[in-house]
Amino acid sequence: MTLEFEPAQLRAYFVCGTQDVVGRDLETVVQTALDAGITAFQYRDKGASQLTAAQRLTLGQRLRQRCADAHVPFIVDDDVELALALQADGIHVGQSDDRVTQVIERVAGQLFVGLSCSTLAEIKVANQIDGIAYIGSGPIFPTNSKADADPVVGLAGLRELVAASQRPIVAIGGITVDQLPAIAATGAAGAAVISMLAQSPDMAATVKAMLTASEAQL
Ligand SMILES: Cc1ncc(COP(=O)(O)OP(=O)(O)O)c(N)n1
Ligand SMILES: Cc1ncsc1CCOP(=O)(O)O
Ligand SMILES: [Mg+2]
Repeated sequence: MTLEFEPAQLRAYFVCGTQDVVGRDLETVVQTALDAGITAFQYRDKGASQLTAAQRLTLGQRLRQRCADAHVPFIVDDDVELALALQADGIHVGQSDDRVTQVIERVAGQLFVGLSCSTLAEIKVANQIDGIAYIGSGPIFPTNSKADADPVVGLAGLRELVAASQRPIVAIGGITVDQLPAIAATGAAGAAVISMLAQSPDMAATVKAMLTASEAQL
């Protein structure tokens, strides 16, 4: 049984893959984040990841189970067939991945769909597409975690995207704890982060800061 999408799931959204925690055990990192209270986890294993497809599936099965046990949505990045094989709760695709209308049709009734939008034009197109649960907008700030990131949109750009979007927006890209209140003030439903949590010395405190900042959005 998969979880239905709810905007509150966007409040403390952890995105991670083995490439983001080199020399560490991703399963342990994710469990620590779940124990700290993250509201969503996205399995984004790509780029410098050294996993074979079989290893990515096996690890995904273990991460999926940990998220299910914590009643936290398990979202897969990019790979629709992996998401279906893992019985994920959601799939996240970008503008250069499989066409979102085809993804929505492929996963209909099984997974919710998130889409990356970093311009008003992309938001306006997304507003016309039924079946998109949320928008990931970014990068808000410069990021070291995505080599092919779009140009930075900044807080003013985020505010414009939120005002134009008919779906809840989660901010992503170069986010640090000190910027969480300003991100919430734009009307974004929450923050999606890699480094801020993967490299946090105190995940419980970092997740608490994410939840506190996004409280006003409830
Ligand atoms: C929550 C969230 N927002 C944006 C992205 C970026 O997706 P995409 O543009 O497809 O880039 P990759 O992550 O695939 O490199 C995301 N993954 N999650
Ligand atoms: C996946 C993604 N999409 C836009 S920026 C980004 C990377 C976010 O990583 P970090 O939080 O470490 O900047
Ligand atoms: Mg993608």
